[in-house]
Amino acid sequence: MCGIVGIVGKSPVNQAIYDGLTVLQHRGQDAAGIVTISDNTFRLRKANGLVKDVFERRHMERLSGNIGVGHVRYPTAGSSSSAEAQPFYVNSPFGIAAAHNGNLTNAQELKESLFKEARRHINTTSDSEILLNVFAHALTACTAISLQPQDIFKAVSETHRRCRGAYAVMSIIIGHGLVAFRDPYGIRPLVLGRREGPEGVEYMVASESVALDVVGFEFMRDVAPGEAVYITEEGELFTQQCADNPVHCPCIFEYVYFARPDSTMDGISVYAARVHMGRKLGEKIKKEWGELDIDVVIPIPETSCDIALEIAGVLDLPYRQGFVKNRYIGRTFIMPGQTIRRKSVRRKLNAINAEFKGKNVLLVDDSIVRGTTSEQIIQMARDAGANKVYFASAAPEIRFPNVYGIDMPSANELIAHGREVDNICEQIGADGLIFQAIGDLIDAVRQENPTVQRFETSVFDGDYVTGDVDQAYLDALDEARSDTAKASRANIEDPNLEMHNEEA
Ligand SMILES: O=P(O)(O)OC[C@H]1O[C@H](OP(=O)(O)OP(=O)(O)O)[C@H](O)[C@@H]1O
Ligand SMILES: NC(=O)CC[C@H](N)C(=O)O
Ligand SMILES: [Mg+2]
Repeated sequence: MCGIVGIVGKSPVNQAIYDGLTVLQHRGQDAAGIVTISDNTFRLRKANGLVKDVFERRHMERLSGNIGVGHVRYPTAGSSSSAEAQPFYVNSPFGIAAAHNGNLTNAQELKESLFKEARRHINTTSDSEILLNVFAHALTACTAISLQPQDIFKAVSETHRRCRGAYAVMSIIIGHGLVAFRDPYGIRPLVLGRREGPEGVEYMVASESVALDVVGFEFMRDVAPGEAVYITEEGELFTQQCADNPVHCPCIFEYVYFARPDSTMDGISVYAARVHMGRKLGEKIKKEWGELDIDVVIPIPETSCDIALEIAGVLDLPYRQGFVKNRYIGRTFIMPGQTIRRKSVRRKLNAINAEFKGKNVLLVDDSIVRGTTSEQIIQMARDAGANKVYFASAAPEIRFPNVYGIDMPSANELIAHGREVDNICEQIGADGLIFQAIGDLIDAVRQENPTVQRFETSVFDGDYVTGDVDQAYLDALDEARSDTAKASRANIEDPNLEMHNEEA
């Protein structure tokens, strides 16, 4: 997942974009970037690392201008090179920079057609550079010296016609303004906010509402699936539905794991959705494990805390924070390789022995993906003196790769792939294991917004909403992006010359 932020303000936006990115850091820890427009020129700083490390004072001073876009990256395509950090830039037409959250499923085909039809060269292996070029090429259809809102909306429609997969996009065009749009399924989130200042109205678009909150913008609404928002440099807002057949299918994993609990996306409070997940799972545990001798419910920090508290309530058991999280270690699941993920769990979480000694504990996590966390944490609970260790997952078994912006490219790396519950339980070393039922997960999330007809649930059921993902695609993805493939490539790949950037 990645996080994106864009602002059209009446005064410099660099600090506000930076602040917005810091609260979207949980969506991507690999790289960060900001681009602004000042004196009809792009100012860009992007590099690998966390927001606090990428932007030094000297960079911030140079990111001048009242309009800009920022990005935090969690790679799902291409490489982890700093040359693939975002935003990307193309010089024609007008000069466009863009940031993308999501993943294209027809990137290769687009790359070839861009070359054949438009002689456009893609210099990296990033799907986001391709997406930007598709949009830029679509804009060239308008030959006027200045674009009208309708020209921009036409280009977004054309982008929708060509691109498959998931994309929430934010771009700024020199001499024009900011254009944000969401794929016709609305797989990735995008919210719009406004702020009334002494010099007029300012607008902000972001992946999650928490970014609006911290920067002091008021939430207006979600950008609709397929819709485009155009805010001119002068601050005039235009919006239009640009997809022929938008179908709202937000990614359910945003609510399980990715998004911050204090965000509301697509009319759904992430916190409330997690509480409902806890209630549903608590009821399932009560029904199926009624006779079980559990003494205490313990969350695996951080994402599962709200879920575990609700489960404890349903089961009428004490809730204890038996693990302490090292706040200086980031999220482990979105780290780039299995070795670093494995090491980080132990560095990140430590047990309080008194909460485990001689007790039968129920550990709760939001999800079990590769099993990296659960396997180690169960051992830690035993080492801390637990008698029996039961485990509950607020998401169902994850058995299928993700192709829409979550880096789960290989079914073979998923612990639930080809395994039933008993077998997974054995693998992670638990005395009992229970998963949320898919129907209960959907009900828990939909409870907050019953108008959502369908969620993107492919990691649980293998049903890919865009309809273009077949076994051959998944095999190619596995071959290109599995942990083994990434590790072997790391030894032979030269780092890109990073033509975008000044010296560090
Ligand atoms: O089965 P796995 O492959 O280990 O993946 C699942 C785990 O990874 C995530 O935690 P993470 O540490 O990323 O973030 P958190 O602190 O927000 O829970 C998630 O919350 C689970 O704990
Ligand atoms: N997680 C994402 O949204 C990734 C965006 C894009 N596919 C990249 O790899 O940079
Ligand atoms: Mg976790």
